[in-house]
Amino acid sequence: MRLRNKPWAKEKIASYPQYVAPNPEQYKGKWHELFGNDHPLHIEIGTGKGQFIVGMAKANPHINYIGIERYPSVIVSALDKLIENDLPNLRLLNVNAKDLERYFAKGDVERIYLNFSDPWPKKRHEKRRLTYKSFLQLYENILVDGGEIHFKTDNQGLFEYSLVSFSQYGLLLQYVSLDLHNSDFEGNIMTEYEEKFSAKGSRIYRCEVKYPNDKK
Ligand SMILES: C[S@@+](CC[C@H](N)C(=O)[O-])C[C@H]1O[C@@H](n2cnc3c(N)ncnc32)[C@H](O)[C@@H]1O
Repeated sequence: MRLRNKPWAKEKIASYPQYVAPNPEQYKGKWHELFGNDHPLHIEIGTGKGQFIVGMAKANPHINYIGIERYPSVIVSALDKLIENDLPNLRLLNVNAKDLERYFAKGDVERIYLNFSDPWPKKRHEKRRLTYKSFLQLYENILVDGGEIHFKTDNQGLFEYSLVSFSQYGLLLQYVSLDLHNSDFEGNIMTEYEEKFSAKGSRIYRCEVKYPNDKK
């Protein structure tokens, strides 16, 4: 893949261990030790170049954030933003979301953000969608009881698929917008993709779902 194995990006990430945790396994079950407080932890999966998570961390200093992105050549842009802003409540992880349970214990995370996740439109790639049932199980294994997923996308097919997937898994729909930028939702922080697609006139879909407290 074009984005993989960029030595310059890996070197830059390695030179900022205070921002991109080099051995995140050590914080499993005790992320509060890294942040030095007991504030709630929200994570974004597929953080890309980091505009959303940096904006959220600036706007909400009493919430801890972790941006997760698998490609070094992409996460370095998020790292640049974090270096510039030096936010004590934001850290980055250069890992693949399929390995989340290596880094987070049940109850570590209160909320997961999925923004403009890759749609993988072919049916044979369904399992790669970050809202596929096996990912919903993975998220359940790291979230608090009653934890939330907040999801935004420009892709109508992925949005409809995800609503069905959430519902079939037993998640509770708390909020839905079929046109976020023309809705009454306040405090939206745009991602890079959101800016790009909305500038082209695309409609943005958004929902919030919650795991029931008494599931299982
Ligand atoms: C379409 S981009 C959207 C980026 C950003 N969220 C935005 O809205 O601007 C999706 C990002 O998710 C990342 N990604 C996809 N699958 C991932 C996974 N399993 N683990 C970590 N990152 C992933 C991709 O590398 C890519 O940077």
